[in-house]
Amino acid sequence: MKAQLILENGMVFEGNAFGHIKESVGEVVFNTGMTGYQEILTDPSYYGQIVTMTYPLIGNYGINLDDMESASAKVRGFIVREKADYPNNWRCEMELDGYLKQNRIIGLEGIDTRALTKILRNHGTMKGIITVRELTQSQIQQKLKAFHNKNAVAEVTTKEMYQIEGNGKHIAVMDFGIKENIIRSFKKRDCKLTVFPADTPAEEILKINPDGIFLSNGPGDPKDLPGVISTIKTLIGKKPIFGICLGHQLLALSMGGNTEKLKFGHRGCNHPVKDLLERKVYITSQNHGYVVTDLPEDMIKTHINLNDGTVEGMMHKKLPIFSVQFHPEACPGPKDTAYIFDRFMELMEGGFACQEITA
Ligand SMILES: NC(=O)CC[C@H](N)C(=O)O
Repeated sequence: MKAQLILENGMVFEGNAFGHIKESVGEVVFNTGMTGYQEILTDPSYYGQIVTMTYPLIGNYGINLDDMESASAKVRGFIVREKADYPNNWRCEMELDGYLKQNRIIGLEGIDTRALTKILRNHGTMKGIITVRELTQSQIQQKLKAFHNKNAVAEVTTKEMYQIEGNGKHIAVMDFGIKENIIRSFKKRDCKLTVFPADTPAEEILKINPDGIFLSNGPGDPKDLPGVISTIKTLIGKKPIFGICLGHQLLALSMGGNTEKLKFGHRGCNHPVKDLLERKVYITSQNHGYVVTDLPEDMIKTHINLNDGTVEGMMHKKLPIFSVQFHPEACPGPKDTAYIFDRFMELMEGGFACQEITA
């Protein structure tokens, strides 16, 4: 079935619909990963976004049920140059088309994704509509205007608090749309986790007397979460804190720093990041549209992005608090950045952070 992508700037791309056929409005972003489409589809940080893949052939190793980042697909729509119809891999359990159908997500294939990506790079991220109908200009304008993503975290956070058993450190997790691989990374280190909904007050989190607090990744603009920002403010100084991506941005805002929207974001699995403490460069996975622009006064920069020099990590000068913008739980091939989780383990023991700063 023929379908169109209509961009906010008036440009139209024509291709074919696949997956679940329905109209969808979202923020159109691109991801440069050659693989990892299953993780992208299920990463809750993409909630409200239509993702286009720059790699031309997507779906060739199918979908397996072990590598999900959450229980369902979270993207608003998925755009590919060419979808593989005959996936072949020993772990393949489903094909992309069937998975999108099951998750009621529309796919669009057969458009020039390179041209689309260039437009997004030059113009910046834009809203868009995938539709199989002919829409009038006023319908298009009205649909684009009505779309926003301000309640994204409320949509993807856990509805109820839950626990995961472990014999090691007890971590209170503030869930803003946590990726399963972060939970797996903590489990691997034998941590006990208590996972809280995003709007849990600070007192309730402190009541369990955790060894540390983790601020998760999640969708949307961190500035849309003033309640969470004030909760984090209350938590500062009481326990060791570690944040990833949205958690990092919220931490910066709660300590007096600032965030801004990037023109077209960082989404892919080969973003070079320099750890300024270790003086090493890592290849990292990333998925973010916002970035910390002003560091809080008490924080130092620990990581920078070597493509554009933006902040990729920060650490408190005295307190056991640190965060990263990239995704240390992801393994786009190498697992090199898993050391960030070990850093949090050391920090909860009163190690790493403070020593390093005073040295
Ligand atoms: N992966 C994330 O946590 C993304 C954080 C935030 N929603 C952003 O786009 O910048």
